[in-house]
Amino acid sequence: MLQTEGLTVRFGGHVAVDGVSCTFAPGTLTAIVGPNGAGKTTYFNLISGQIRATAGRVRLNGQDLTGLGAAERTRAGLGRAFQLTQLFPRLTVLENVRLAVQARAGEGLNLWQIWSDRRELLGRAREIVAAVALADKQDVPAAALPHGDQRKLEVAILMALEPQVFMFDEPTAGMSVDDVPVVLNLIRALKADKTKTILLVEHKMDVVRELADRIIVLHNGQLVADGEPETVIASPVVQRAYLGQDVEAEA
Ligand SMILES: Nc1ncnc2c1ncn2[C@@H]1O[C@H](COP(=O)(O)OP(=O)(O)OP(=O)(O)O)[C@@H](O)[C@H]1O
Repeated sequence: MLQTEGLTVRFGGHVAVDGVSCTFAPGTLTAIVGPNGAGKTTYFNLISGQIRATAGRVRLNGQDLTGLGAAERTRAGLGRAFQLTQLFPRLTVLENVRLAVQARAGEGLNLWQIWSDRRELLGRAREIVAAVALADKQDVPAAALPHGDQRKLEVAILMALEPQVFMFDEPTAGMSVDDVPVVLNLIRALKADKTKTILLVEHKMDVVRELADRIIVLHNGQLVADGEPETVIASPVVQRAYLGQDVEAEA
């Protein structure tokens, strides 16, 4: 169970996330929607520990994570797709995934072990690389991959770490039409595991409709709607938010 309580961050005079209290249960995929600049990515950054909150708390299974950095939150079970800059750009696809599998297996990021003969870890890494349809590029350095493949590698590394909470921020953005179904199928497969909590920031409403069990709407940093997808999508607050009009007065 992931919880945010009154989560708030100010940048100078601007409140980017404003007192957001929300609980995310295992077995649920929650889509976070809202217009550009609503605070969705900032809310993710506050949960994953990329930035520190001005006020409020983040808890996972009752443990207060608020004072912890991003790496400690990853160890606690929060998983966010890594940016390539946080990976090893000169290592191959397979080596990057293998390091994540090793880290998950408790062996740490020991580079020397990349070349060791731990077959079961390598087998697991190969399975994940195949699941994201990168098997034919497993020996390509991460930095040399086209954008869509880099995004798939980010998802592969997240899967290798087996977190309790999966956080996806526009996972198919910039992908080719061939790559999009690969990533959506992986998210669908993750959903089948009812012990996992999935958070998805997504602009594409067809994707949201298909995958979400629940939608929350952020607008001007505030949580303005929360509920079943069809109800939330039909609500005036969302219709207006997506038309770019001011919803504050009615929220
Ligand atoms: N580090 C920062 N310093 C100052 N302002 C910031 C910072 N990060 C975000 N903001 C501001 O906070 C607000 C929320 O931004 P955020 O990126 O979270 O919105 P978003 O809902 O993810 O938007 P989009 O859909 O366009 O990605 C914006 O007004 C943005 O300019």
